[in-house]
Amino acid sequence: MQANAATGAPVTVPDLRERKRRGEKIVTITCYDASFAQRVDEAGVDVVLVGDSLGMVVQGHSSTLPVGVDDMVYHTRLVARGLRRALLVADLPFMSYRNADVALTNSARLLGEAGAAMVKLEGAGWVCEVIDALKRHEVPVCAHLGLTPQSVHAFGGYRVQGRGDAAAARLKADAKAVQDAGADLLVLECVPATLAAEITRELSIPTIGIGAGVDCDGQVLVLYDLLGITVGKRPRFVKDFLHGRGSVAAAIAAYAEDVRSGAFPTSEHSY
Ligand SMILES: Nc1nc(=O)c2c([nH]1)NC[C@@H]1CN(c3ccc(C(=O)N[C@@H](CCC(=O)O)C(=O)O)cc3)CN21
Ligand SMILES: CC(C)C(=O)C(=O)O
Ligand SMILES: [Mg+2]
Repeated sequence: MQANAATGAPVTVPDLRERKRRGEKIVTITCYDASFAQRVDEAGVDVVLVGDSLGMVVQGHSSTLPVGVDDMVYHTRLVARGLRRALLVADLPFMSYRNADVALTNSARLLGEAGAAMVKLEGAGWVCEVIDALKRHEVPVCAHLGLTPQSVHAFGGYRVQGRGDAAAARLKADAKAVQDAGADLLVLECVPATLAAEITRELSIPTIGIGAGVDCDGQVLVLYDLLGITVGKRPRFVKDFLHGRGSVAAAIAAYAEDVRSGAFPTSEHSY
């Protein structure tokens, strides 16, 4: 049994560490509005992420870069109204954490005005100083490494990261650095499954994978992808959980169950 699943008590940051220790998977879904938030919460999903992916799936942009802090505050408020139990995480959008002061100002809005319990930001290196500043001001932080979509222009496209010995070693060092800086959680996106498994083993904080194999401590998918309405080319890690099922609620429940049992992702959804 998952902690709090029976009682309906809210999921906390310490609960997530406890899940890792017990080997219980952390089920995460992105969400952008109150109605879906209610369905996701009722399915017993642990973490709800208001992702800057909303720039693509809600706003129709071709990257996450046009998303602003006002957009994130707005959607986070909508989602917060639909949740009772899940932990609410909000992405800090492109350039909104370019230094510690700006990150503190924008995180204050996401936690104070919008109701998030944690912020997420992409990268390591200089980002570690920002993580440290947020932590010193009691803001829980989720780090995000691997394919960090805000770096799409620097990467030259949405490509798997951490392939090859040098890149793998860099990613491992980055993962340790964000943990040491104070991150509470780490999203690993589009990295080889073997590398994500090693990082997961070496870190004390939980890892949440998307295209990072089944051995992460949890999984995340974009809500619209698991409902089968991906626009354009479908990335390898996406599975349509609505296919063959009669309702949105059933699709979300099936995703949660398959993450908890380790049935999702398979090697077919991994790199
Ligand atoms: N609907 C949606 N789902 C997402 O997961 C998502 C978004 N939008 N928008 C923001 C980012 C962008 N993401 C992406 C987008 C494309 C690939 C992709 O096409 N990956 C290739 C990898 C090819 C390779 O390097 O081998 C793939 O075929 O899976 C991956 C992640 C993840 N995020
Ligand atoms: C895919 C997840 C990890 C994300 O950052 C987003 O939805 O913006
Ligand atoms: Mg994001």
